[in-house]
Amino acid sequence: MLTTPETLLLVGFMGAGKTTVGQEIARQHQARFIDIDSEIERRAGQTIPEIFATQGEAAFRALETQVLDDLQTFNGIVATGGGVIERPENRAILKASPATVIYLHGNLESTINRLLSEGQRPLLQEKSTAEFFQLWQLRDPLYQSVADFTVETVGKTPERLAAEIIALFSSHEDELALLQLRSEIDAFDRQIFQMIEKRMQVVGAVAQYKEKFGMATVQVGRMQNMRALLKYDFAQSLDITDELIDQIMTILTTSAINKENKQLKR
Ligand SMILES: Nc1ncnc2c1ncn2[C@@H]1O[C@H](COP(=O)(O)OP(=O)(O)OP(=O)(O)O)[C@@H](O)[C@H]1O
Ligand SMILES: O=C(O)C1=C[C@@H](O)[C@@H](O)[C@H](O)C1
Ligand SMILES: [Mg+2]
Repeated sequence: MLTTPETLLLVGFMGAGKTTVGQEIARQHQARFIDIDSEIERRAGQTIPEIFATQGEAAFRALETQVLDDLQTFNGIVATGGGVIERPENRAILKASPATVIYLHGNLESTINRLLSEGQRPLLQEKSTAEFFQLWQLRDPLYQSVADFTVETVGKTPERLAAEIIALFSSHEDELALLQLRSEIDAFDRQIFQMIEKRMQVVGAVAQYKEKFGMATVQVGRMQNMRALLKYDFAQSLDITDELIDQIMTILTTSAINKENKQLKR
């Protein structure tokens, strides 16, 4: 059994949800919470963008190492900053730490969307998308290297993620690997349903087109063609069989036809 650690440290890329999920774990688990970025701001008496602008990134990183080191014995949940992983001395602290380190893993698309709506991260403002992607690729293996567990975040709410992380601590050792794999599967399932939702939005636009040009809802040739193309593309796959394509396409096209008929009152 993994016992509840005195210190739980969340690592991950900026915007992965370390602060949000950390606060939620603390709420659900009735634990204390501290955010390294906020602690740096408190000690410096400046916001992070102000520290970057007036003292430079190197000064910010030095403060970050100091706070990280001080919090190794904090009794509760610690949210780190996204860049904590870059300094080798920070990685050494994290590896040697008695804390349990959890990597909140996401994808670049959802992260950028979240951060753009916030606009608070100096590095997002100064880097191009390509540079940001490079930073992502550089950091991902580094987070992995210090983490005791990786939790997939894409498509999951902070409440759900907090519950998943808390559940890790009431599990037996041999269940943990399974929980980690299930976390990945759950994230994929959510991505699949998010894609289906987007697909349905496009179906709605297709229905408008069909109405404008007086077309029938069901276009048999198009439906056959969609399946044939998918079967051709996945011909080498052992998992995506023709039968699976038929089953899934039947569900997708039936739901689409129902939506179009409802929308067009047919
Ligand atoms: N699981 C989630 N689903 C949807 N939105 C989320 C999720 N987690 C966080 N967010 C939103 O994404 C934004 C960034 O989250 P947060 O500040 O917690 O990230 P962070 O990992 O602490 O980033 P940083 O490294 O920059 O401190 C916030 O607006 C937050 O509300
Ligand atoms: O990813 C980063 O390098 C950063 C993430 C934030 O948490 C802040 O620590 C700061 O904006 C730098
Ligand atoms: Mg944060």
